[in-house]
Amino acid sequence: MAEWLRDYYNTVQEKFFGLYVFDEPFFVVKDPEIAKNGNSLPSKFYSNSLFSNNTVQEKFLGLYVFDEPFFIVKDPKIAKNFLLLQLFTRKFYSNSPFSNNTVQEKFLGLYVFDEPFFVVKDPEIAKNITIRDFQHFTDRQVSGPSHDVLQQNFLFFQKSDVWKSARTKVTPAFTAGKMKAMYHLIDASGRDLSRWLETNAGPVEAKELAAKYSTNVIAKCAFGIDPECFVRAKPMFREMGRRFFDFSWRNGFCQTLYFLKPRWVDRLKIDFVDGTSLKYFAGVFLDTLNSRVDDVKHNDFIDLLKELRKKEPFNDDQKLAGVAIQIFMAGFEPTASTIAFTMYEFSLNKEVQDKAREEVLGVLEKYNGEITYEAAKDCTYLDMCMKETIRKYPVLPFLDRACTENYKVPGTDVLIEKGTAVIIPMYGFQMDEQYFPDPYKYDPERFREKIDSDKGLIYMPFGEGPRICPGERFGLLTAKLAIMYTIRKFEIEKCERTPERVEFEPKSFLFQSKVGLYINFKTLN
Ligand code: HEM
Repeated sequence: MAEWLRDYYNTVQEKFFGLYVFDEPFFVVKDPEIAKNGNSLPSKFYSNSLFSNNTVQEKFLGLYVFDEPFFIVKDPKIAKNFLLLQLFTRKFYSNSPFSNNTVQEKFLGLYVFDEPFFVVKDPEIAKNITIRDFQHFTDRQVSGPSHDVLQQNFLFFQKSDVWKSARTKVTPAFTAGKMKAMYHLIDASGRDLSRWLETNAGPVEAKELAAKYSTNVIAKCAFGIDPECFVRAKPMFREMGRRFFDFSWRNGFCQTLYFLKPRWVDRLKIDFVDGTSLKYFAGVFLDTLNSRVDDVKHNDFIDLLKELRKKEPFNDDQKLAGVAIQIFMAGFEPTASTIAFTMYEFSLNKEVQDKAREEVLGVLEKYNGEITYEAAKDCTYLDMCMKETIRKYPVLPFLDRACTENYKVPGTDVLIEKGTAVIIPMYGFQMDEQYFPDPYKYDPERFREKIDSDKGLIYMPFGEGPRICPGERFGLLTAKLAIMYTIRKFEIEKCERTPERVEFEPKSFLFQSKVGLYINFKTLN
C-alpha cells in the first residue's frame, strides 16, 4: 500500500491533493516548499497563514512528513466525534474533497491511523476480490478476538481454515428445506406482531417494533424459547439483545476498533459486545441444549447444533453457544432494520405501499386468507420492495476483506500486499447515480429486472462470494412476513414525529437512524 500511495503521489500533478479519512477531508502535501513550511506546523497551519484561500478553512487537515501521516486537528469536536465509520465509506467512494484529482480512479488508498486500506471503486475489482480471486481475500479485516471462546466462534470473525470448516458445517442450517421446516416459528411471531398492533394502533417506533418481532423469531429458532417480547413489559432477552448494538460510546468505540484497529482489540482483549449479555445468551442456549431429549426433533437451529456437538471442532458447548449467539446477533439486527426502514419508506410512499398491499391481499385469496410459506414466496413485488430497502439502507455500510496472499490488481502494476485491509464501499455503489439514477428515491421498480452483475458488482446487500451472508433467505423471509402481517390489516402513515429524511447514527458501525422511526399504524376498514 505504501507503494501504491507513492504511485498515487506520482500521478498527481498538483502541489497537493485531497483524501477523505472517515468523512473528513485530508490535505496531502506534495510540494517541498509547503512541506518545509509545515515544520512549524501548529501555529502556521492553525492560523491559516499558508493556504488562506483553500482547505485550511476546514476543521482539520492532514499531511505527510516523509511517509508518516500527520493529522492536525482544528476543531475541538473532532476528537469526540471521530467514529464516523459508515459515512466515510460513501464519501470516499463518491467525491473527492478537491474536485480535480484521482478519486476518478478505480480504487484509492488511505491510512487509517498507521494502517493502509485499499478502497475499491470499480465494480469489476469488487467482483474479483469477493468472487473470482477470493483465494487472495478469504478473511475479513475485522478482528477475530482470541481472548474469548464465545466471540471466537462468530463466523463473521473467523479466519482461513477455521472459518471454512465452520461455514461448511453451518451452511446446511439455511437451506430452503430448513426454512420451510422453521416457518411455523416465524409465522407465530408474525401473529404476535399483528395482535400487538391491533391493541396498540397509533404512532409506534418502528425499529423497536421490528426488533421485538425479530428477537422473538430468532429466540424461538436458535434458543428454543419464546421471550414474549410483545407480552412482557421488559423482556430480558430483548433487553440483553439491545445492549449489543445500542448507541453507547462503549459500543461505538470498541466496535469501530474491531474494523479499524484489530490488533489493538487482541492486545487489549476488547469484547465486541457487552460481556454480561454474552453470558446471558450462552446460559439460555445451554439450558435449552441440555434439556432436549435426544430423539425429539424440533427442526430448528438447535437441532443442527446438537448434531454438530458430536463432531469436531464443535466439541465444546461454549463453542456451540458462540455459534447460536452469532446467529442471533447477525440475524436480529439486520432483519429488524430492514423491516423498520421498509415501514418507514411505506409511510412516505403511499403508492408503493398500496401496490404491495394489493399484491398481498390478491395472493392471500389464493391461500384462503392464510399467510403461508408459499404465499410469501408468491409476493414478488414485495421482494422488489425489500431489495430497494436494502439498497438504500444496506445494514452494513461496506464489505471488508483482508488480503491473505499478495495480489496484483489486474490491468495495473498495483500490488496489494498480504495483510492489507480492503474496503468495498457497498453504500457508495448502491447510491451511485450512474447505477441507480435518483438514488435517494425509494423505487422498487429498479428491481423489476435482475441486476446485471456480469461485468461487476454494483448491488451487494448480502455481500458476495464464499463469505456471502448465509442468512439471506431466512432474513428476507422473516422481514417479508412482518410486512405482510402488517399491511394486510394496517395502513402505515406518516405522523408528526416521522423524520423527513434518515440521518445515520455516527456511533454505530451499522446503518441505524439517529432518531426513532415513529410512524402511525391505522387499522384498515
Ligand atoms: C436482511 C437481513 C440481512 C442482511 C442485509 C445481512 C447482511 C449481511 C452482510 C452484508 C454480510 C457480510 C457478507 C460479506 O462480507 O460478503 C453478512 C454476513 C453474515 N450474516 Fe447476514 N444479513 C442479514 C440477515 C442475516 C441472518 C438472519 C443471519 C442468521 C440467522 C445472518 C448471518 C450472517 C453471518 C453468520 C454472516 C457471516 C458469514 C461469514 O463470514 O461466512 N445474516 N450478512
